Amino acid sequence: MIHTHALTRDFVLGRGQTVHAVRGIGLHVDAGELVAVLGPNGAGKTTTMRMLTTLITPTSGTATVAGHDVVREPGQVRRRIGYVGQGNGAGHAQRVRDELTTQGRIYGLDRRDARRRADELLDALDLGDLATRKVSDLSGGQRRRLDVAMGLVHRPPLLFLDEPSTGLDPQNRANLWDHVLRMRAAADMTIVLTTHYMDEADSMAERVVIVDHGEIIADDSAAALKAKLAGDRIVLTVEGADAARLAGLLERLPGARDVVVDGGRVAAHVGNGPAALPELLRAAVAADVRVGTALLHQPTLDDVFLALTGRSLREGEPGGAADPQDRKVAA
Ligand SMILES: Nc1ncnc2c1ncn2[C@@H]1O[C@H](COP(=O)(O)OP(=O)(O)OP(=O)(O)O)[C@@H](O)[C@H]1O
Repeated sequence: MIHTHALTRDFVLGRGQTVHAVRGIGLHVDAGELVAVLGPNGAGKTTTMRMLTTLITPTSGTATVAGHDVVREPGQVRRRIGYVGQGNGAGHAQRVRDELTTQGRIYGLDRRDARRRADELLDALDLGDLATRKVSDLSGGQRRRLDVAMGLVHRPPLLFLDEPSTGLDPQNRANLWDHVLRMRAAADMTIVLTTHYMDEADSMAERVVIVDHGEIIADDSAAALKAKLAGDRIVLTVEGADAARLAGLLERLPGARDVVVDGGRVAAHVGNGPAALPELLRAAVAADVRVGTALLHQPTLDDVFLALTGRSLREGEPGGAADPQDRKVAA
């Protein structure tokens, strides 16, 4: 459904400055996949999506989307994709049903089909009661659902969502996802989304593509990324003299590595935390080692990003997301 090769986009800022926003991305998405593109501010997620949706042209490299080249056949690509950008696409003064009907007309439906499609989408996205409301009177969550409906009017097999849930509260985020996943199942759609929310990428997407400084630095299922790059970690406290013995027991667990003893605190990475922890506690009881507390830390995608880059994906934290400015170089 999507194939890119060495896809690159530079922005020339003047005064001899160029931003290398996307640096040679190779991305392959099969039909039916739900892929989340995750990365810090300025990583190049939106620029990549804007190239794939034909809104901007690549500086170099190639991209085929839904079977058509984004530069040579942008019209063919547009017919086959839906795009929900970061800003709200709907006009403020329009009424909700009219806005959807107009969108259908723009995509070539006759008046009757456009109305029918608008009603289908109002129903599917729970907007039926709001059909005659002005777009400007909708709440943030309702607006976002309307944006998604607008992107789906022409039944695209491939939907791009650029930060669909940014700014929504947790309940509205969950509600939006509920609708998107239902629409996906009903229409067998391929979905590519960008997000800042690690938990969202983790729970919704079957595949997570991590982008940093305009490059793909990891591409796999969230579970595989966490297992490969971060791993479960067990932390225990114990009576001081028993720490070395407990460390010895920890070392025998499957996949145990990085065993660290610090006073009465013993920590290690293990292969399968939920199975390893009870096994360790049983071994400790058998060896008469008195464990005070036991903690199992299962990694998040932030731990994966930290392992890959030495930085946190969370914004505003010390050592947090990269400053996008650091990619500016003299031309
Ligand atoms: N039109 C533009 N002109 C100049 N620089 C741009 C332009 N669009 C994007 N950039 C720069 O390209 C880099 C990548 O931006 P992009 O919007 O793709 O990042 P992003 O990963 O989507 O970030 P965010 O999560 O903040 O939306 C940034 O340094 C940004 O400032």
